[in-house]
Amino acid sequence: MSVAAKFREAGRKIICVGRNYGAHAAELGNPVPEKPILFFKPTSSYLSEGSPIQIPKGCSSLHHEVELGIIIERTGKNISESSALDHVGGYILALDMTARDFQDEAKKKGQPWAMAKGFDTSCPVSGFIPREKVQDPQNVNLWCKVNGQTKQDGNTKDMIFSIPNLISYISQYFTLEAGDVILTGTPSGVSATKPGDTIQCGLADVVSMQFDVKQG
Ligand SMILES: O=C(O)/C=C/C(=O)CC(=O)C(=O)O
Ligand SMILES: [Mg+2]
Repeated sequence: MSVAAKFREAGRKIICVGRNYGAHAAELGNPVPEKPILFFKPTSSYLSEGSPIQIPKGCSSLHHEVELGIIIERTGKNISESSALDHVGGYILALDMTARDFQDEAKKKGQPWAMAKGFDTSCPVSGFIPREKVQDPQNVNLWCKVNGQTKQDGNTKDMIFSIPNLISYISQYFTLEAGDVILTGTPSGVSATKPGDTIQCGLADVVSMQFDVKQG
C-alpha cells in the first residue's frame, strides 16, 4: 500500500509538536521550549473536507492551529539529522484543532492534553502532498482565515526546531513507521471559533482546504 493511503490507517501515529514557533508560544504566555514538546492525536481524529469540525461537548473555546504535517515513508529509529529527510514521503496540511479551555484546565491540574487535542474531528487534513510539490518545506507559507478574515499568516522558516531536528529527536524515543505523521506546530494567530464559522487554510499555493464548524 502506498504511503499516501497508509497515513490514515489505525495504528499509525500522529505525533504533534507544541510551541515550535516563538510568536505562538508568546501569544499564549508560554516560554520558548528547550526541547521539542510532543503529544499524540489518535487516527480517529482525522477529518476530510466535506465534513464539519465538531466542537466537543463542554468546550467553549475551540482554537484553530494551522500546521505542516510530515508523512513518514521509511521506518527508522535513531535517525540522524543528515538523513532525516530521506524518511519523508510527503506532506499534508493539517489543523490541530484545540479545545483551549480543556487544555488550560489540564495545564492547571498537571493533567494530559488528550481531551483538548485528540477528540473526534480534531485533525482536519488535506490529501497527501507528494514530496516534490514542496520545494523547501523549511520555507513555506502557512495561512488560516476564519469567515474570510486572516488569522494566521506564518512561514515554516520560523520553526524553533527544524524538520530534520524534529525527525531525529522524535525517532530517539518512538520508532517512526511508514504512514506516521508529524504535525510540526503552529505559527501565531490562533483564535476561538464558533458554530457557523468557516475555516479556510492553505500551504502557500500548493494546497488549501475549507471546513465548517458546528456544535458536536
Ligand atoms: O502550552 C499551551 O498553552 C499550548 C500549546 C499548544 O497547543 C501547542 C501546539 O499544539 C502548537 O504549538 O502547535
Ligand atoms: Mg498545534
